Amino acid sequence: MASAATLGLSLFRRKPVRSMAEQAAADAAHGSLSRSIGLFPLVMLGIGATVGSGVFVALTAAVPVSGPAVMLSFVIAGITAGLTALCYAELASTMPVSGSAYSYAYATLGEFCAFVVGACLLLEYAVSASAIAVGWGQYLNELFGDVTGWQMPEAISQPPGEGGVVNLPAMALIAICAMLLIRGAKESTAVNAVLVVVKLGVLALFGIIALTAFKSENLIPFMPLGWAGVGSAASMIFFSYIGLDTVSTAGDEAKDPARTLPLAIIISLLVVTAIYLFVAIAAVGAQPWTAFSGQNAGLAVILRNVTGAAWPSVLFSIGAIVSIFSVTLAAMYGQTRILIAMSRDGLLPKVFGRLDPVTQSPRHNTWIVAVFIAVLAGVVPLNVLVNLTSMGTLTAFAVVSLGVMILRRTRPDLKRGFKVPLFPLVPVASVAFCLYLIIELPRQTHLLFLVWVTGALLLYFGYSFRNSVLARAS
Ligand SMILES: NC(=[NH2+])NCCC[C@H](N)C(=O)O
Repeated sequence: MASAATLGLSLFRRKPVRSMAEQAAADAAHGSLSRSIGLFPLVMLGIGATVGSGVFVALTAAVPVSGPAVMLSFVIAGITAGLTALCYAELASTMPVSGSAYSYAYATLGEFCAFVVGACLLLEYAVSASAIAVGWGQYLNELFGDVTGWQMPEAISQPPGEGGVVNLPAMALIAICAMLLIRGAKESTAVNAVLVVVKLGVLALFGIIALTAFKSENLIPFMPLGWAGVGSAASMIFFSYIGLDTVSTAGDEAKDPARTLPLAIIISLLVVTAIYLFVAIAAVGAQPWTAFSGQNAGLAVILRNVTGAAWPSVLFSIGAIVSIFSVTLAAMYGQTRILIAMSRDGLLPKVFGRLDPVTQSPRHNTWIVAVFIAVLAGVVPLNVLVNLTSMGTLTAFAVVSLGVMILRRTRPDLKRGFKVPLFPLVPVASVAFCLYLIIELPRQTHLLFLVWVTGALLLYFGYSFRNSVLARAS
């Protein structure tokens, strides 16, 4: 029987940073990856991973809470995303391994925290994939309605509690993505660039058309529910900024990473914030803030109301459907890779790490993930999914920011391709902004998160603690 003291020590067992690099090298199998990705594709990667259904659905959900001051909420959420992404970049440039925040936590805070972070990443990737799919379904339904005049019945397009039984379009999208992933589909840089142009194009189109109906009266009162409203709206909008950290996952393939990584993160953040603010200003100027509540596929509805014609909304919905698709795919892909990393460390059953001998894709893992995501997308309301995603992501990001500070103290000797500027101000501010948005999330989200983490702890003590590769090695 392990005594309390040894149990305590084992919880904090850390994976040595050097062995991480070694494992990454072994994983890469072809020696080190070539440093070939330049600034422009990195920026495209950041924008492509970040602009998903968030802005298409979160804006209309946030305005009833904040009023026209939703613009300030966008700025707060954007600053949070930017600070955390910089912290991510430092750890990624120090530990070029797969597994993201989970692996960083394993090296800095120990196994127990790493496992909890892994549970948070399941919210950031798997649950976000469900959320994106639900948002995608709304625009698909809107498009159907505009083109055929026939709206899918709520019973099969809405979850229970929102007038439906199951959300089939969202589940269908997930099934398609799972099949593509199992066949080993990976988005190319060229396809991504095209999708980014489509996304930014339709959002700009929205802004320009909505601006023609701009009435300054609609901006008054600017902050009907005060700063409290602005804060909670920021926590709802944060979802639409998740994904900037994806840039740092290309850390070991970037040309001159010390310069290009931070630049790519900052440029993607500025582009994304600019387009979101443009959309937000145009939307709140086009109709009174009280008109936003309960609008599904809100931006398409605004376009239809503003122009009185169907074609702008049709064009917009097509653009959204085509371009959001890939964000679901990318989130599912990320999820399977994190589970592989956890399974290789012995913290999850081996089935997650098993690769198909022919395609080299993690077939079982992908199906398990897909079923989980599809069930959530089918029966859980969108706002619950969005808020849970943000809760998990903000927690993981806060840990990453702490990790930056810890690793600077414990391993000052490590070579860092990129260091956050103004240390320790940036990581401290990053933690503070994350905590602020976490507090602003609804009570229900906090409770669900607690349930989730409790489940993770049961799994950890029931299985992972004993099966950990590190534990068995010692
Ligand atoms: N890595 C991820 N979890 N990506 C999900 C990104 C969600 C994206 N920001 C959106 O607006 O839909």
